[in-house]
Amino acid sequence: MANFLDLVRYFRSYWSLAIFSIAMSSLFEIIDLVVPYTIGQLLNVLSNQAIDAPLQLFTNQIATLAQQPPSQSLSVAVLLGIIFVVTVVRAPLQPWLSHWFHWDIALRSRRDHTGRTIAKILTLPLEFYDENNAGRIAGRVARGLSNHTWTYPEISGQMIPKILRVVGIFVLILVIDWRIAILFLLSFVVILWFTWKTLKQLITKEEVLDRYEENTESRTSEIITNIKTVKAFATEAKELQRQQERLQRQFKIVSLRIHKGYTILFTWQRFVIQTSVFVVLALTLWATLQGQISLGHFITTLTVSSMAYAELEPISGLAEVFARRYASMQRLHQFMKLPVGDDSANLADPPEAVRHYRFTGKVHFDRIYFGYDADRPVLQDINLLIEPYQTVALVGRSGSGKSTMVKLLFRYFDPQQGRILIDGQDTRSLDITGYRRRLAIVHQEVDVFNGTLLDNLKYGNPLVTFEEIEKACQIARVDEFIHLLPNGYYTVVGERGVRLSGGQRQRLGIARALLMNPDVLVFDEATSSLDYESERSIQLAMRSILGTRTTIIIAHRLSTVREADKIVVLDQGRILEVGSHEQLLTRGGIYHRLHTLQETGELLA
Ligand SMILES: Nc1ncnc2c1ncn2[C@@H]1O[C@H](COP(=O)(O)OP(=O)(O)OP(=O)(O)O)[C@@H](O)[C@H]1O
Repeated sequence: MANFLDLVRYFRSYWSLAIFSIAMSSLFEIIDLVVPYTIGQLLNVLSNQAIDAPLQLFTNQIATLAQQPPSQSLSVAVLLGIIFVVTVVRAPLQPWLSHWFHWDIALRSRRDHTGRTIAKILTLPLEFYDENNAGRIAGRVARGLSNHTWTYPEISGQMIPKILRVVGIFVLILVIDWRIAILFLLSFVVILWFTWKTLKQLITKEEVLDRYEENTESRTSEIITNIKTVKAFATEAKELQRQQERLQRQFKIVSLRIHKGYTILFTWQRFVIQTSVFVVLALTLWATLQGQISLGHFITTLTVSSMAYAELEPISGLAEVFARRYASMQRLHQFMKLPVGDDSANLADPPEAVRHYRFTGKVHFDRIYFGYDADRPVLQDINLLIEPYQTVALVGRSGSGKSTMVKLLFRYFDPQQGRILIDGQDTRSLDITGYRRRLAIVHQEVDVFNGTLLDNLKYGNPLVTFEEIEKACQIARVDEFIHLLPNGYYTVVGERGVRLSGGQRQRLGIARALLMNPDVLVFDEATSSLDYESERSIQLAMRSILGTRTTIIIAHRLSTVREADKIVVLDQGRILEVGSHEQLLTRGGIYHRLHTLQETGELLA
């Protein structure tokens, strides 16, 4: 659980600058008190009463320096001079010595921490993304970062200096009359204690609200991602209604619990403040009438205590804003404390630090047991040896564990029992980045990044030559549609560019994988989006790469796996049959049955 110290540590890289700027802001706030004090002394001068001893000493020194006798007009000039220095002279200095640094620190910290959140996103385990969608994560990170940014200048530039100013006022009143000072202190303690107590309760409610907001954002993001399904099923009204119910629930928390809490807090604060102001007025008046304090001190006490009480409202306003943001800031810290995945790449290392491997491509799944939840096995007793340059096809019913085997090979997850060896080395002992660079995969859904077709082709390997790109594009039949694109290789595809069809995306994915020149190449339903003709042409083209490296093909359509050296039939997480197409057909087992079903045009269940 993140705590208040985490919030402070967020700015720790700039602590010396922070202390300096907070000290400057506080100094400026306290210097302000010189004005009412000096005006009180001016009143004393004008009404022929004595001014305070230190000030009298100072005026006398000025008189000696100016070689003039002490006089009323000299005292007025000295007091005016003091007011000039603390108001006019300090005015242009204040923004540069305080305000500028507060924002500078806030913005620098935002830059640093945004980088850290991106690093976190890149290193979290895949399971995290199974449970949290993009909207939820992006919302949490963005709210946490921007709330830190806005809060810092308010706390360092306003709240702390204002609190110190109130302390300064207390000291000033204490010097004038200790009884008034005690009353002043008591009223402040009551107000601050009550504010603190209420805000603590409100922070808990804000946390609940923050969680509700994340849920709403998460659903909105899902609606955007799945908009085609929403429209196709005509569920727009239902989605809207569901979101409105969520918004209503949020509103109830905000309005009935949080907003009401703040209003009760302000009611109390106002009442205590007004009562205190009145009592201070009565007490000060009484002390003046009794001749215990001068007219100047009467004015000073009244002015500075009103200044202090006037500060209470902005201070509690800032505390309220802080409380409202606290929950989201805490949630960002919780996010940052999530453990990185075992498979996370080392982002801090320079590229040269990545180990370079070269494998023959001998892959051994050695007695693997695995389940996403430990009590629900997905793969059991998987023993499979893939020789270098072999082509192995994984087939089996949907959910039989084919993709999971590949996920283990890529070390997105580690098996609970057993190990995966590549060229005899346990994959867990290898540098994850260097190891993965020797593998390549074409997924069922090929991700296309916003950029040109060329950028997307070079995504995994920016150093490839144009000739290599052209060759890969020929093999993957990307060349067949490039000339249809307005700017060929330089056409912007993805988010803001030309849309690619499912088949075109898959061909791009195949070419991109080939350009990695991997030792093990995996096709996960890679030709599923292609029409029969395109699929056939890719199969023919791929013949030229089969045998040049270890290739694993996951396929539902058995027509795509005929040419594999070895076909592995999985069922409910276990390997049932292994052999070539002909061997398995003659065996008359499950493969034979699946094959017959497909030959007769029936879908694989
Ligand atoms: N991230 C996950 N978390 C929990 N369970 C999962 C996860 N991914 C897959 N599963 C479960 O693991 C089992 C095997 O899934 P897998 O994707 O490996 O099957 P598959 O044979 O590749 O299926 P398909 O041919 O439909 O892609 C399924 O029961 C599935 O529900």
